[in-house]
Amino acid sequence: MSGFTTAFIGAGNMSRSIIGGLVTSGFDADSIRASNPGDGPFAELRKIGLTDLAHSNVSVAETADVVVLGVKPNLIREVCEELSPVLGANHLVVSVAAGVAADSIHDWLGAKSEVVRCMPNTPSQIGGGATGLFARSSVSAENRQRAEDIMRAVGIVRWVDDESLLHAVTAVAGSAPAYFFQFMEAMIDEAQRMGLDAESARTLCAQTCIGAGRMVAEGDVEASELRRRVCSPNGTTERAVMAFSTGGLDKLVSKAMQDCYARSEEMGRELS
Ligand SMILES: NC(=O)C1=CN([C@@H]2O[C@H](COP(=O)(O)OP(=O)(O)OC[C@H]3O[C@@H](n4cnc5c(N)ncnc54)[C@H](OP(=O)(O)O)[C@@H]3O)[C@@H](O)[C@H]2O)C=CC1
Ligand SMILES: O=C(O)[C@@H]1CCC=N1
Repeated sequence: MSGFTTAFIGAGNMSRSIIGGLVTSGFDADSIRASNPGDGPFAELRKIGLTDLAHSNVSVAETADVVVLGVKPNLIREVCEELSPVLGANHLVVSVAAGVAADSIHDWLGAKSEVVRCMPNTPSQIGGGATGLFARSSVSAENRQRAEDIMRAVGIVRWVDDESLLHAVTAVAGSAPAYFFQFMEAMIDEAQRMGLDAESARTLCAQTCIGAGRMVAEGDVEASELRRRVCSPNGTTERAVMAFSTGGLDKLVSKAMQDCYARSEEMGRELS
């Protein structure tokens, strides 16, 4: 139960991940609605109990307390201008769009509604999300809490008080599930080339990823020390880790994250 109603504008990957996480965490499916131009995503949403699904953005947004903008960044302006006549000071608008500045969203909405920007990630779908949140200074404590309630229901949250830090959140969390998926794809492929069947390769790799992630998240030992503890002198891990080091893994990770950050800034300049 949330005590407020939430409308998702655009029922794509990110919206469905958050909605799935909300329902699993106990939010009443009747308090959640969604709009989308095509029917495609509606079957999945109906399966988890949503009934208020529409093609009209205005119809789902106008009577909701919280409106989540879940469309692609290049459509945020168009959607804000469409919703502007029906949204007022009593609405909280939460944007998940990469790059698009909170002030621009506020202006496109007619400078009435309160705006929170967040950068979530798709593990929200299973309650494993990691979200950065930024509120414009005019956002009330109640609305900050509502935005946090939504995102906390699907994972962990961190507020940032400088909006530009959302570029860094994008590089380390929003986009980052894809880095781990890419790493896992390579590991699973190689394990099969080494002779393991596909199911074993996938399960062993995924469980190792979960276990390692939990050790960093739940313990008080730094990742570097945890890595050292796996590396026996002249043992197997040392060889593997040496291959990563000589191959320039640190620099590559740094370059990938810098490129991600730069693209987020660039989208902000293009779209805000
Ligand atoms: N995917 C991710 O991991 C993350 C995404 N984000 C942000 O989430 C937002 C959505 O991304 P993502 O979910 O990946 O994209 P998707 O393309 O999966 O979802 C966008 C959805 O919006 C719908 N849509 C298109 N036009 C409109 C419109 N005028 N009104 C309402 N809905 C519309 C699309 O429908 P149709 O397909 O029928 O056109 C689609 O279902 C982006 O702004 C992105 O920056 C943030 C963090 C992580
Ligand atoms: O790739 C993107 O632009 C979006 C934002 C963060 C994750 N996916």
